[in-house]
Amino acid sequence: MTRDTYLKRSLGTQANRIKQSRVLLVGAGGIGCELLKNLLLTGFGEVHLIDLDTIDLSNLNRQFLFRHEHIKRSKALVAKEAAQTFQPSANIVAHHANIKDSQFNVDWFATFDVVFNALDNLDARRHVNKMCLAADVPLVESGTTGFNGQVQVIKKGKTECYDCNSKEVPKSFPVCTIRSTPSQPIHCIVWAKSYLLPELFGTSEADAEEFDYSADADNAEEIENLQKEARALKEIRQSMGTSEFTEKVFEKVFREDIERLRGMEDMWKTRKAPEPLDLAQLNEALSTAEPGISSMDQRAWTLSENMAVFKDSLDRLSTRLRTLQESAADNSQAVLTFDKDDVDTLDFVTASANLRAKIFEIETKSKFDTKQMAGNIIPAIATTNAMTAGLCVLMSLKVLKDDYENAKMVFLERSGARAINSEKPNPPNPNCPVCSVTNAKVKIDLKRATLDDLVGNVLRQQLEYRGEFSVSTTQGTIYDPDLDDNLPKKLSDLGIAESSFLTVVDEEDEQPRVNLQFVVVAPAESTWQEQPIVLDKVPEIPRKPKAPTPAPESEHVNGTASLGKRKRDAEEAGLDNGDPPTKRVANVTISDGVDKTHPIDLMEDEGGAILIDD
Ligand SMILES: Nc1ncnc2c1ncn2[C@@H]1O[C@H](COP(=O)(O)OP(=O)(O)OP(=O)(O)O)[C@@H](O)[C@H]1O
Ligand SMILES: [Zn+2]
Repeated sequence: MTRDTYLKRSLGTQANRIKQSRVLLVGAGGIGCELLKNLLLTGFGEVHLIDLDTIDLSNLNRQFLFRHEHIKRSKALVAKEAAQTFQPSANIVAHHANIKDSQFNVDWFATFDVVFNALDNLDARRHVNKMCLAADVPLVESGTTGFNGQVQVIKKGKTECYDCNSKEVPKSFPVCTIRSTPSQPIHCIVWAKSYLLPELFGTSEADAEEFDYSADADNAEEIENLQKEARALKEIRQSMGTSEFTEKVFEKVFREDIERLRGMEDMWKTRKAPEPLDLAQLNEALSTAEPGISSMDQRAWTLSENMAVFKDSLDRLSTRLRTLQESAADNSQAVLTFDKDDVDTLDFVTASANLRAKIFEIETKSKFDTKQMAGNIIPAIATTNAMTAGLCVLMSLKVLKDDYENAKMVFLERSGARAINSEKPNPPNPNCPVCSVTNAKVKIDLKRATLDDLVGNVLRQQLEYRGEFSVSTTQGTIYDPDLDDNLPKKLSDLGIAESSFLTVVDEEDEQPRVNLQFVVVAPAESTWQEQPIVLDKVPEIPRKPKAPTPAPESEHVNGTASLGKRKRDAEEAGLDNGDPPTKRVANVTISDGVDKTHPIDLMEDEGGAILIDD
């Protein structure tokens, strides 16, 4: 019996197709490592793997292809090396690069049978979604947070895309909560990380995205005061490197600012007023702090221990910033930013947040907890990643059979009646700005082509746009009826390059055409003699539907399943769910140490066996 005997039995006639497939895996992190292993063990013959990052100590607990000696090496290259040892015959191609690089253009995407996303950020996911739609390649999108996981198949024209629904934006806090009236540990942590640290060692608070001024619009006086505080702190920054620096910072943020706040009596009618800290008293108690306290990250530190770490980390950061400033050509570029894996910034944020928490009588947090909270980390769980990666492969088998009806959205969760829930894929949202568009490829000679070539020759003449329309890039609008100054400019001067997207919006009131999305192909050394802009082929651009048809109701909101209605019964178990009739081909008993009295039924439909019902 060979290693893949059972594999061949379960995959049936699909095994060959899988072996000949060429797939792309984007991300070699938590899901990516599991998925690479699964793809190879399922027999996928050619896997291209891309990741921009290097291996970090904190990856090792779940990214099982990596070992301690691989730290700082490329994730993609090490993953390839490790996986190749257990599947030497597979063709694995690794790229240590960003998937957004222009070399990975739409033609390159189009060479794959399936693309798998195993990413950790919205921006890269959106990019791959767009590229796969433009190249008309199916995408298996996946993600996990803690115990929750999700897998979704995306195919142009058949299912909804990643951008058919709006995505939740990261949580922000009103600035007054953070700066004046904190009531939870997270408020103190955000204050230390997004205000105090950047104000002392980085760029100004105006750039900190965790502050939201909009909710405080009525509070102009308080905002003005806060801005004054920030200016005062900038002055203190000048004394960095002198013996008074620590004292000045402490006195400013833990005494003076708090005394000023206490003075605003209206604020404390319904809340307990904050109590400033006393520097002299704390300095006296310093000797009671245990040495090496910073490495004790599991318990909340005492007040004097926080003071000790505050002083020490402030010194470490000051020294680092000064060294950086000395070697940087431009002083403004020498900044220190928060990184949960940078022990100096984490110590500083933990200690400062806890000192502030004492002032407001808020619970203090351990360094370990602070790291999770400040890094917006929900712990990654290896089992969730493994299950999700397994489901990705099962869905890709449907994709290879062109069976999009059954390429379901799958949700993993811990609470609720079932760990795995699924629902039929939703059709594309007709109003989606990303997928309900006509895609077309346009070849541009960037040395010559002007916006007028595009607007006049291609859009008006060739594609017969008669009325009003606009043209935009991901950076903004470059042409509309009131913005024609750009017409003589070269497209390259308007930021257009290889793999740029250009969106043409028909602004007519009466039955406008759907948006037209061009993806740019721009050979670096162009030698062609024809027009500077050439359409790959003339696209057919349908008119928009009259009234938007609402997308069918989904039981899932933001990826969380509502389980109320879901009861598992024989029908749902796949035996009579409208699937094409299945043909039983084998009644196999697995003999290797498995209970012989319970044979496993394998069922095969036309394209291959189905081992697990979905
Ligand atoms: N634009 C991109 N191009 C290529 N790879 C990317 C891109 N954006 C993110 N990635 C990769 O996707 C992977 C996502 O994996 P995962 O969610 O496990 O994150 P991680 O960085 O390994 O772990 P953690 O964030 O928990 O420390 C990472 O390895 C990351 O480098
Ligand atoms: Zn869409």
